[in-house]
Amino acid sequence: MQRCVLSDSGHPTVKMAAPRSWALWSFCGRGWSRAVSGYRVPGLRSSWPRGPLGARLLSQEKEATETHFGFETVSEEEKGGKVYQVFESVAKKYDVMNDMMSLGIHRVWKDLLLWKMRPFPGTQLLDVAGGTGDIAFRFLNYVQAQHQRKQKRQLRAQQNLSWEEIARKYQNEEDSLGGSRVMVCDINKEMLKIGKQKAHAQGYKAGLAWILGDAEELPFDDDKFDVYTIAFGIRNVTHIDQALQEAHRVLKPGGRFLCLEFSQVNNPLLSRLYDVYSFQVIPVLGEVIAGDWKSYQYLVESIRQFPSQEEFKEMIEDAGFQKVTYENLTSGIVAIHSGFKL
Ligand SMILES: COc1cc(O)cc(C/C=C(\C)CC/C=C(\C)CC/C=C(\C)CC/C=C(\C)CC/C=C(\C)CC/C=C(\C)CC/C=C(\C)CC/C=C(\C)CC/C=C(\C)CCC=C(C)C)c1O
Ligand SMILES: C[S@@+](CC[C@H](N)C(=O)[O-])C[C@H]1O[C@@H](n2cnc3c(N)ncnc32)[C@H](O)[C@@H]1O
Repeated sequence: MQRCVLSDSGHPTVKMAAPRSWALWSFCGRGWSRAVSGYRVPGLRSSWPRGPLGARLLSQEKEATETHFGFETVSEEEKGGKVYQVFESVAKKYDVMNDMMSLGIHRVWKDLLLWKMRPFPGTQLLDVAGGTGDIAFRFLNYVQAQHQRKQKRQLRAQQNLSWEEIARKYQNEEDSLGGSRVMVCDINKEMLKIGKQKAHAQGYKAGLAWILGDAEELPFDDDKFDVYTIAFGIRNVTHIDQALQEAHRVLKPGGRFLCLEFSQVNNPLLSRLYDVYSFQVIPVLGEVIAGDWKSYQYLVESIRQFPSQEEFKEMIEDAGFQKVTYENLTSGIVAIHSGFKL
């Protein structure tokens, strides 16, 4: 359990109950705040006395457990349920909405995530908050194409192979991935259901598993995966620091964390246009296409609540990852963060 409390300086911080360690970040009210630097957290007890008195009063009285859901302040207990309802409601229109909202650009971002990953034959991928399977399908396409290229090279190099031997090599579906596998883990049954239907319709079977699970408490052993991905998912998680620690736990030493998420736009003109587009157009599209204004209002608000590239990088480092870097895509509308468990 993560709690917002006031630090000695009178500013809110995050406390994790045992056995988890103290975390440096809070995600309370309508903004992020670094505990050690004592930033203001808008929306959190604005009338509370500041300074040491405020700190004492709050820690003595009780520990607040507020967080946000878009621009709304809610209790931590409420947030998970609200996020669940959003994705339950949008699941059937999720894919079409993404194409409409981004005019297909989300596909390029997801392709870039795969190119950055550069999986090798045998890569074991865990795609958390994997939803309808976009990352998993791209992964399977990538490793299959890579394996086929390798197989062709080998077959061309080998002399005197019979036609049966060649055909067998091509037809062995399990082997067509070179031992790579992907597990899609998501908390929402409806999103997974759509993903499974898509997999069936598009003929994906080998090397793919669907698991219902929470990013904050992954149902996997330690040191199990080569790569952990989370695309447009971490923004929705209540305790992001906990999800990052879980990512670290399930990765093998040497494993890689990759996160594709909305971030802060670094071009002022684009930022203005993007704001107008987000707040004036996206909820309208949500209403017209998915019959759901509120969920798309939540989407654009949650994007504004997510920490900047640099802030998120520090959170990933706090979870124990090394060599943490990020790359902005489309002027920072989204960013890919990468880190290693070393
Ligand atoms: C509930 O939670 C969720 C639900 C989901 O379905 C999905 C997610 C996760 C989300 C994704 C996987 C991707 C979702 C995509 C976005 C949120 C959009 C990202 C945005 C872009 C790639 C484009 C950025 C747009 C701009 C920089 C602004 C462009 C400005 C304008 C077009 C003018 C400003 C708008 C007006 C004056 C309003 C009047 C216009 C209209 C009524 C026409 C509507 C216009 C369009 C549909 C055109 C949109 C244009 C583009 C997309 C052009 C892109 C251009 C560039 C990138 C430079 C989830 O969590
Ligand atoms: C915007 S979708 C992203 C789906 C997919 N990764 C993609 O890129 O299209 C966000 C997903 O996060 C999932 N999610 C939200 N909170 C979660 C949690 N605590 N654990 C696992 N999945 C979660 C939602 O159910 C939803 O499927």
